[in-house]
Amino acid sequence: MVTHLWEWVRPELPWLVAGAALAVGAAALSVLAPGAVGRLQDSAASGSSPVPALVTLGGLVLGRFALEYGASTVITASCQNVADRMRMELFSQLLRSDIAFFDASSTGQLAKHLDSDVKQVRDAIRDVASKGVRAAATTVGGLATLLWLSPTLTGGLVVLLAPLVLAGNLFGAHMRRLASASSDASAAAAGVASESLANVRVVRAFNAEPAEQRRYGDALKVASDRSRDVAQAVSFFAGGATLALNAVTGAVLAGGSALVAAGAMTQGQVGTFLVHTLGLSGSLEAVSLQVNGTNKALGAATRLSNMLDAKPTANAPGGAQPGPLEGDIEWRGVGFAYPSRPSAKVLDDLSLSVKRGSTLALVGGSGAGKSTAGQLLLRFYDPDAGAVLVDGHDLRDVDPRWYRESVAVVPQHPLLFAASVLDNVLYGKPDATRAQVENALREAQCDFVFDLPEGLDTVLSEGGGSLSGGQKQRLSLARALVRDPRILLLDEATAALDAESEGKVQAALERACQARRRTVVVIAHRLSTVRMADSIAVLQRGRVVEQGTHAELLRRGGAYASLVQKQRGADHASLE
Ligand SMILES: Nc1ncnc2c1ncn2[C@@H]1O[C@H](COP(=O)(O)OP(=O)(O)OP(=O)(O)O)[C@@H](O)[C@H]1O
Repeated sequence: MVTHLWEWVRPELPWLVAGAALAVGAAALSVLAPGAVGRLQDSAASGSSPVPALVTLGGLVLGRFALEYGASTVITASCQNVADRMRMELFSQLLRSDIAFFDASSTGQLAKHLDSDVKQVRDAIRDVASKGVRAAATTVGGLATLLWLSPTLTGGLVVLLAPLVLAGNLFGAHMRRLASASSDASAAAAGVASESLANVRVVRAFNAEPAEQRRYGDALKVASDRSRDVAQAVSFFAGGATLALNAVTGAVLAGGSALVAAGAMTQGQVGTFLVHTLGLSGSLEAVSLQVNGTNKALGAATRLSNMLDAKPTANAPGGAQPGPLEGDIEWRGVGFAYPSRPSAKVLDDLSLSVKRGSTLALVGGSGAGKSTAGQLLLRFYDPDAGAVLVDGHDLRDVDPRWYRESVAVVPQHPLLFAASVLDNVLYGKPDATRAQVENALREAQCDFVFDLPEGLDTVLSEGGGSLSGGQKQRLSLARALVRDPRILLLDEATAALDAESEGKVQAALERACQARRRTVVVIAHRLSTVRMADSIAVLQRGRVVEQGTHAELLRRGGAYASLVQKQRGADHASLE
């Protein structure tokens, strides 16, 4: 953790030190100011000119303002740079993380780390460099001045202040607990609101508005109760602090008057002492707040460092780049369980191969492991036993970036970005020309885009919401085709579509499979989509139980034939 913290802070260190020096300068001036006030008082008492003391006081006040302004500007800018550096490093680390990492963490939590944990560390660095340094300097300077003015009065003050500081600290810890509960409760209420709004269609369809209002109302009530607890504690603290301050002022005045009467101090010195005393209680409180804030930030920094230390394995950069990919694929004795459920074996000695330029269909019941075999082909995970090979190379030995350059996937749920049609397709190959994009769109049967109001420049709404399911799917195919991949993985690409859209997408897929010598792996639920495949493999409990062409497998009358039978029955029943 310390290493990461040091790396984030190091480039800004000169600026932070400069800012802290300005803050110490401001603190020194604030320690000197009460002395000038005392001299002003003494000059009034002795009838001498107040001008020199006034000029000194004015200079000190203006100087302190300038130094504080400079310190705050320099430190805030440096801390923002530190936060930006942390966010960029964390974000790129997250993007490179293994897919298994995302199985184990919610994206909401990760976004929270990127936002609030980084903010906490940034604010702590800023506060330590400015307020912390200043408060420490003021405390030391203030105590030294008090001792110099009157060691007797200072001794009495320390005896009086010690229990007050202790009580303040204990109550401060209690207030921080309340504040953290209050921030959790308001985050929970915000979570309820954002979930309801994101799912507004389901809410509307199920007439669930009153239930959602109640849910939000309940969460809000908890949040406002917690926030009231905080407000009450703050008021109590403020009242208690005023009381304590009055007691200290009274004690200093009483002790000071006794010392003036005894001729040990002047009236002005007592005034100076009193101002320093008030400043000292403020800076002591600030120091204790800094210690607590820093502890919280160290917790956040540890969480962030742990994220950075989780090194990817299935996506680790480096490895061989053995010339252009040809597209021979083999799953050789593959055994695999998801890291989040290590006891559930999903693939069990899966052995299967596809020759370059041919089409393999993976079929089988739900949960048989078809998509998992595809995820291993994309090297989202590494197998626990056996190997996945391309052109005879174990995927673990090749550079994942080099490999993915030649692979494309059309997922079951097409994910489009809130960007133009052109940019959505260019996502597949950022350096493609407009003509290449148009070809890919035609190949994927996306002629509808040319009729959109602004053609390829039409901006889609988030998730491609303005298009039909089939249109989104074909656009997603165009994005894959623009790469001209050697290996194309179609993961249930037509599963979510109605018959008409499915027909269009299917036609586009068939063209895409036949065109060029491309290896295609089709994962399919609907068997109508796999008849044309060169080979069909039926998976059951993570292993191949049958393989052959559509006609061969039908003749055999085994698992495939019964799947076809079942689906015909289901289709028939749904038509009746
Ligand atoms: N990310 C994951 N973490 C843990 N288990 C998973 C994960 N993804 C899938 N599984 C489990 O692995 C098994 C195989 O899932 P897979 O998606 O490969 O099956 P499938 O044959 O594609 O099924 P379907 O046709 O229903 O999509 C299932 O039991 C599933 O619950």
